[in-house]
Amino acid sequence: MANIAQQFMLELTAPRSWMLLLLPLLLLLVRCWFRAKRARGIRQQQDDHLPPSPPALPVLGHLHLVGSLPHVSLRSLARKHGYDLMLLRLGAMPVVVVSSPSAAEAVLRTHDHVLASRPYSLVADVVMYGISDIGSAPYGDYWRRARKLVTTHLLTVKRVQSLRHAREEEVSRVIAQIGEAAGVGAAVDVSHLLGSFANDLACRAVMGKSSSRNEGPSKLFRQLIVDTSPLLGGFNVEEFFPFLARFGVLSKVVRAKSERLRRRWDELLEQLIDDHERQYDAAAAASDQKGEDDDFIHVLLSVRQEYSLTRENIKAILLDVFFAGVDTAASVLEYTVVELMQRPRVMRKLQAEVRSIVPKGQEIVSEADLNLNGMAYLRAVIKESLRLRNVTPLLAPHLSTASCSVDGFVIPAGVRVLVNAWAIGRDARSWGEDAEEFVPERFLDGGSAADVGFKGNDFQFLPFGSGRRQCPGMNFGMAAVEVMLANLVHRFDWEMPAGKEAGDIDMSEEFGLVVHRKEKLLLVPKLRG
Ligand code: HEM
Repeated sequence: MANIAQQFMLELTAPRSWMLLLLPLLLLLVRCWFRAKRARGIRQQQDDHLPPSPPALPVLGHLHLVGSLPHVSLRSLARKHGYDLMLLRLGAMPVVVVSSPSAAEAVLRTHDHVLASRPYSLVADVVMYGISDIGSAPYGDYWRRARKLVTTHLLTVKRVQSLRHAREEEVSRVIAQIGEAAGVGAAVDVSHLLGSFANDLACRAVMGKSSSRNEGPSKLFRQLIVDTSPLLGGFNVEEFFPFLARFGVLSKVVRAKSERLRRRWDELLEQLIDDHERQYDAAAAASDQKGEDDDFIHVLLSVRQEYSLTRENIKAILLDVFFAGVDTAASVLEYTVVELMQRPRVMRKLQAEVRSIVPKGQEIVSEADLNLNGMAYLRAVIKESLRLRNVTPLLAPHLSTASCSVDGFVIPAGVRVLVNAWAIGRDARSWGEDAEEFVPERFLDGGSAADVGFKGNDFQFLPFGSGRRQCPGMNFGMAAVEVMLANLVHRFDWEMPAGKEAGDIDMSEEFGLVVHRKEKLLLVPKLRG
């Protein structure tokens, strides 16, 4: 026995035995190494085709690089690394950021069909009746139906024109208020006036003159928009860090807040729809004609069967008018006024154009006045404002539903895509050395951007987006902005409050569904001499 053990030990210590034992181990190691190498190769190959990423931190990814004004920090990041298309990881959430016209064209035109969805939002799920509004609905049958409805019945050129008298009446109300302040030399809160104007106009379009004449619902709508927008435009931390969702604490808080808001919206909308239903039934009994100047609730009731709309769908579509159409128009107007205050030359030139078309003694500039005359400078001023002060700087987030290739890189399915339209609109590569200056002349005949329009065909200028998800309210919004701006500069000269210079106007802004200035704009109107 001892001999056998001795023999065994001898065999083990002999070099030949070691080789015999080590060989399978070595073979195993070599096989593992080859496998790991092949896996690394495949991963590397896939990574090579993903858009490039700046250096990231563990867990946070690039979250710490996105500040309170994401459009500004994302532009700095893209410029610093020279990435027109970049992949960021916000916590665990992959986001592709687009910062050039060619990449924007690939996203919004070439691959529009796979990049036209929206990411899920808990707040929209609750407030927008199970995401049955148009703005946040995922790409699919419901969205297609609802979108077709608004583009063929609610926001058509014809219907926008039919709201002309409503716009002129609302403008007259604002001008009368400013006139009173001018009479006593008082300053007016321009931000408040423009916000109320856009809101009252949306109320007129949605519920008609008789319901909106009563100030109650208008005020309630305004307050509700103010209360809901931060939640709708905000981020849910659990989306960045899915492990937090396991505890569900944050989503419970967000859900509870959203439900409280939804109850308030619901009460208001239910009452309006009930009133309209009664009127609608009475009108339908008398005649079955649909008028071009019907309000939106009437129109929705009249097509509800054709489009298989539930009552919840109707309420969600109405909410879109408020969330997408009020603060956008108000913020565009306010930024335009600020730019004009800071550039007296442009203000004087605009006033001269508007004043030249309106007969002396006529107090209000009508839309007919604007349409009869080209108003080239008015339109150039508004375009320049949409370019330099894009109020929806990252459009609305798009979501890829399949992988596609942009600029030679792969955007995988299920990734959020943000188009930095603000950065693209200020890029010297497209706009020249004065890209950061407010120069409306660039849009006039003979100017460097004379042929550039905002309808989604020029990818260096995307204030309303482009493609399937492009803003369907463009005509509605532009009509309101044009007539209000023309009237503001026609009737009044504007001055800063005593002791202030136009250069003192605080340009700090707040990011959300719509970007807006933080401080209210106080100006002193003077009746034109
Ligand atoms: C000057 C004012 C306006 C601006 C600058 C503006 C801008 C935009 C932008 C950038 C988008 C997102 C496009 C995208 O995701 O690619 C959008 C979407 C939308 N806008 Fe506007 N908008 C304005 C006025 C309006 C008005 C007045 C309405 C309705 C009355 C409206 C209704 C909508 C809707 C429903 C969507 C969602 C479209 C969809 O997801 O299919 N907008 N808008």
